[in-house]
Amino acid sequence: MAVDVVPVDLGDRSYEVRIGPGLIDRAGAEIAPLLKRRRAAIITDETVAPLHLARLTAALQAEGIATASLSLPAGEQTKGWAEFSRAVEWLLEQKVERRDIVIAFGGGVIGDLVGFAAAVLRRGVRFVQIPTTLLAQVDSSVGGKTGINTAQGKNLVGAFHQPSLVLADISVLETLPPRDFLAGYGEVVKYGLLGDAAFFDWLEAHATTLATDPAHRQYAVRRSVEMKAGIVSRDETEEGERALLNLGHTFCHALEKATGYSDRLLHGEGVAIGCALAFELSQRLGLCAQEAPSRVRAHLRAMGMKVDLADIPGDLPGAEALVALMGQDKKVIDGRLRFILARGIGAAFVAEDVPPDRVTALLDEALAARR
Ligand SMILES: O=C(O)C(=O)C[C@@H](O)[C@H](O)[C@H](O)COP(=O)(O)O
Repeated sequence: MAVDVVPVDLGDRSYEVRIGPGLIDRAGAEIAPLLKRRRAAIITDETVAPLHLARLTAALQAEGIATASLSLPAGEQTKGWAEFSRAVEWLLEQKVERRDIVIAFGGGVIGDLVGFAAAVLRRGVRFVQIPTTLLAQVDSSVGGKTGINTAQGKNLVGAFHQPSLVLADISVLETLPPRDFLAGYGEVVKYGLLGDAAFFDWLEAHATTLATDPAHRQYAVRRSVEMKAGIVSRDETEEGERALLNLGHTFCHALEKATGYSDRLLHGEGVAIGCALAFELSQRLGLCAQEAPSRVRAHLRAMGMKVDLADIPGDLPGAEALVALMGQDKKVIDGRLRFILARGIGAAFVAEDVPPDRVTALLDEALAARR
């Protein structure tokens, strides 16, 4: 299969997202033209390292690129101050200079954390994203949002720092555990729901073959990246349209905080639940017909995904506490919550004045279904 190339147009910070099979084994040749000296510092995690790190280092070394690597623990809890500081200190120990390249080799946690480390190291070094999960390939590796979680909430400290290149090797998705694949699928569906009804139709017709058909998988990744690249090129720092990429995330971030960034809820699972809630809220506010939330829920269920708060194991706080957690959302203006709602499938918009009591009522009902 040929490699798809999706440009992210940002003037002198433009870059390409290359999508196709076998890109890790060709990483040396892909990255070499970016290098000012033949060195690369790789940061990965303890799940990815035993599976793929030897292949990546061999591919780089075959082009005469010297490598050093650091493996951090896998999981969302890594995305905090402690491992961030460890990554930055390690990069300094490796004497990574401004003209060098850092490689973020892993899923969304590694991409966000390493991107942020690259953003602040010596006030900014270049980095390459080599995303190894579906979620990272279709979403977090593209667009330059980097950062970490803090005690106050998700992604609250970070920087916009664009990668110099993204290599999405779709072959690695073959070894992705089914739960992680489905979590990533939450972000794929998001693109259809927010702005491309025809893509959602296509997913309804083809999503069950994504796990088995590499051509379908590559198309789903490419279409998602095309949508994200277009939005980011028009609105890099989320002054307007980029907020649409946050569909489902206001609910998701509150739920992730409430579940302690633990295995109880993966980010992409929270996005899927959040999208279902956003469509339900849209219908209740009279913005879209019942058919839209029904289709969203039916499709997510057909894929075997979490859809309801009842699908999250363990205790959850009450509706008011969840709405309070949303107060740290970056879309809040003057203390007022803004949500991404929809007038139908593929027709999302930023809603400024959502009455908090309508959100509380929706969550109350969703929580009651757990009892
Ligand atoms: O790239 C964006 O813009 C997004 O909002 C994509 C999201 O899917 C992603 O999870 C992002 O990191 C969330 O951003 P945040 O600003 O709400 O923390």
